[in-house]
Amino acid sequence: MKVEHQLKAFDQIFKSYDGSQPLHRFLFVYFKRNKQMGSSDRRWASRYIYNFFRLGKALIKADYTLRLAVADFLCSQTGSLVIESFLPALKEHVESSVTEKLSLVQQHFPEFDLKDVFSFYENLSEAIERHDFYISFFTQPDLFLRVNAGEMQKLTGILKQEGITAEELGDTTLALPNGTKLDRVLANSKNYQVQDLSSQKTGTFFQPQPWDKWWDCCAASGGKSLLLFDLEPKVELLVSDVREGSLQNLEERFQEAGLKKYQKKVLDLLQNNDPDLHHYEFDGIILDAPCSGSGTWGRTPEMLYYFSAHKIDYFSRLQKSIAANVVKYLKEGKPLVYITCSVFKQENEEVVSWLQENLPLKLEKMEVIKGYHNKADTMFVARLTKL
Ligand SMILES: C[S@@+](CC[C@H](N)C(=O)[O-])C[C@H]1O[C@@H](n2cnc3c(N)ncnc32)[C@H](O)[C@@H]1O
Repeated sequence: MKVEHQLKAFDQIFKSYDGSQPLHRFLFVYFKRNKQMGSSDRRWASRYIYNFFRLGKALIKADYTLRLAVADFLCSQTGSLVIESFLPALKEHVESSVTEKLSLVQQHFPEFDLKDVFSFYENLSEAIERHDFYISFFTQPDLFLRVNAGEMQKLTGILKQEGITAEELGDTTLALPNGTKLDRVLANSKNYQVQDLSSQKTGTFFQPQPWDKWWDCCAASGGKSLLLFDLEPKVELLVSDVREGSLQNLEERFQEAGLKKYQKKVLDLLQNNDPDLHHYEFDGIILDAPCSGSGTWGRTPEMLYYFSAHKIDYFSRLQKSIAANVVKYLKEGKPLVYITCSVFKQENEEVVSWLQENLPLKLEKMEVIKGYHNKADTMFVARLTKL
């Protein structure tokens, strides 16, 4: 295959993608429509376009073929035609560590500024170590499983048989290479949930008691609810979301996990929900809020290129409005667990300050769960008690 051929395919994809939908969904449709592309063409085109976006806005003034080569060099451990053709001096270093490769790139291109990889750096939560966070974009995150108690050995045995390297992180978490085809390998999905490592860690903020009444008010397909049930199977749970479709997925997941006792409601938390909820009082509310998702952009690097900063304000306002609407259904002395998968202070610490200033809530603890050291997402979690 010639480099011109690969570049033409990359160019066509880049020019027809505008960031308005997730890249993986766009590529799925694009490849379906372009049947002339063989599997090797598709593999190379996917690798190039993903790596290209992992560079964010670094070297933005350079020729974009050169940017592609730099991105592919930084993000890959194997050579490619673009590296050979446009960075011949660096090609023998492709297997080096990201740190070594970065320093080579900076020697060759003094205008390369690492912070341009994540151009919204001024909005980052203070706790985030800038350098480590930026370079994490050059590595694809892992796929994480939360494994049911007592099932770890069986699961790792099956994975080993299939030749899949899985790293055990504690008693209930497995890290697998991204792209592992789980449905082919682990047919019985009852024994595990796909859930990012940092998302699993938010569970330590829940602390439910038996017979507590909890509300997962932005439940989507139920990731946090399943975690809550794992921690305390005797909670009485209400799940809600504005999207009915997500709650249907939740029903399927709950059914698979053997969970039958819970209530489900479609609720828009920007509206007055008293007609539905006036008699409810909860011992705990999980608010896994709609957010920029900036802590998960290692999985969707196209956002580094297409996200626009004005959306941060939009999310921050949405988060405050939703919190204000749910807190009235919380019992005094009980926790609101506020979660985002964002790295922006306007969606994290600043929302927590606003909640304390404007609502009867007091901060117990909060944490940025840093996934970038573990090939995982970065999340924020705060536990506030109602006064
Ligand atoms: C971060 S996701 C929740 C993820 C989920 N808790 C999990 O662990 O998989 C945020 C959810 O908030 C919901 N949402 C957004 N705006 C809402 C609103 N006005 N009222 C209720 N839910 C809303 C979205 O539909 C989305 O499912």
